[in-house]
Amino acid sequence: MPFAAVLLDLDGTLLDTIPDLANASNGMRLELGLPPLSRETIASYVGKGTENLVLRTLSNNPDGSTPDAGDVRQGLEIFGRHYHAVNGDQAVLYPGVVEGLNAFKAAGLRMAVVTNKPTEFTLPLLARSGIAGFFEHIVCGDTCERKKPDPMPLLHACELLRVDPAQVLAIGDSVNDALAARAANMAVLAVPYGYNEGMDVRTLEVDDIVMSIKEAARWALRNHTNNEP
Ligand SMILES: O=C(O)COP(=O)(O)O
Repeated sequence: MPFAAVLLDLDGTLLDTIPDLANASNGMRLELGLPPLSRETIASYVGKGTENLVLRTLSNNPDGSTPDAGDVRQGLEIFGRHYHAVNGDQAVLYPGVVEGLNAFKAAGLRMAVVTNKPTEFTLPLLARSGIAGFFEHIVCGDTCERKKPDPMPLLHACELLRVDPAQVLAIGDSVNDALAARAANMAVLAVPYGYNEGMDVRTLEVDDIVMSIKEAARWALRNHTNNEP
């Protein structure tokens, strides 16, 4: 069956957001008297939403104490203030993103973003990135009751686009994208340059690993043609 739509993850797939996320996380840590963490460590905490990022960032502390709900609430407030101040400053599109999105568009495939990032950070970031116009819908971490790896946000995007999940290609960088797509019965591709919580993408259960969104578009069109009756 030909693909009708593509659902793209944001952080680690379309945009490298780690410099800004690291600045905001370390800004929060500084205010709380904690030493800064490396970008690599912070990157391994990205993918399951901002609350999880803050929880894991606060859990990495010299006395090994576990933050309670109040600590996380306070951390989220401080992190949010810092992230709003820098969101998009150093974020860059990965090579091949614009070419890939243009190729999908030229082939008549419809596109939506499905991210675990909250709406308040996603919309201004996409607006600054210059690629917002490619997407008919943006499903964020707080749009549905559950986030990826639950299939709910991907299925919600299908409802908004009025497409059958069997005709959808999901593209992401992490286990959250792979598990969500499989549970939604979608084809899924992984890119190897993102975060995947510090794990190798070759461990993911996906249809293929592609080096860029441009290559993902080539893969989709090849499979599109192969599947024509
Ligand atoms: O955890 C995040 O905030 C990033 O989420 P994403 O990889 O689904 O875009």
